[in-house]
Amino acid sequence: MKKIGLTGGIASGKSTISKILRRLGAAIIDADLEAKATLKPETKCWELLVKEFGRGILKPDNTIDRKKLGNIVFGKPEKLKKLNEIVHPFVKERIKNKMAEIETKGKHKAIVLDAPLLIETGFHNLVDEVWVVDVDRETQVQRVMKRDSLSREQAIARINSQLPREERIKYATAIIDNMGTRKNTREQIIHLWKTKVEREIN
Ligand SMILES: CC(C)(COP(=O)(O)OP(=O)(O)OC[C@H]1O[C@@H](n2cnc3c(N)ncnc32)[C@H](O)[C@@H]1O)[C@@H](O)C(=O)NCCC(=O)NCCS
Ligand SMILES: Nc1ncnc2c1ncn2[C@@H]1O[C@H](COP(=O)(O)OP(=O)(O)OP(=O)(O)O)[C@@H](O)[C@H]1O
Repeated sequence: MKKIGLTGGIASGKSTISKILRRLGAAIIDADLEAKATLKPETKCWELLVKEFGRGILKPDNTIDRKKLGNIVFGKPEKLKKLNEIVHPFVKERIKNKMAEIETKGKHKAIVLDAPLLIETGFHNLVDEVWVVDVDRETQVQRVMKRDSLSREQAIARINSQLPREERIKYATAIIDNMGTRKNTREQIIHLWKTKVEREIN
């Protein structure tokens, strides 16, 4: 079963594209969701985070206040590095288990790993293909601000916490231009699916 890493910076359009790929027959693993699951109260990862960042990151019900933690780490490379070192090994374990499960079931045509930090985390070593969703910086800033209700400054802090566009593209086995209409993007995905997934199955 072909494994595709789908990456791109924040708000580049990965979730939108994952939905299209799901309809075409792919199983989707969403790294953001897996990361959220590792943060659940009383898990090993949760314990390590509380130890590192203090109980101030907790809500009264002991769940991690994601907004607070985000404000602590984005824009501060040392703190972000600490967070990544704690969370990513747990996320990787979950992803590997999910991949194995999907392969065993054998119901899908491909596995798509939707991961904003595919390259930064080294998760690209878990997949056969790297599809990069590409948007220019201003489009990205505008989409982050709108979707996440963030200020321009907050949006830029997040974008700058990730690999620069030109670096990410170096790893691509396919580039998806998501600066145009949704229809245009869908056509690119269908073409990639036909040439890179179905051609191999048939
Ligand atoms: C810092 C946290 C609590 C902020 O939570 P919040 O709900 O505001 O954001 P959310 O998780 O929905 O992420 C939104 C986007 O931010 C970007 N982002 C998230 N984590 C990181 C990171 N460590 N470095 C750079 N960008 C990141 C991604 O593009 C992501 O799609 C959260 O992002 C987190 O736990 N991050 C660490 C886990 C991680 O690296 N996840 C990315 C997938 S491996
Ligand atoms: N071609 C497009 N034209 C206009 N808006 C788009 C297009 N593609 C996606 N969007 C919008 O841009 C925003 C970001 O898209 P999406 O949530 O799919 O990105 P993402 O890469 O999954 O983001 P993240 O990893 O940060 O969660 C959404 O509000 C989405 O509706």
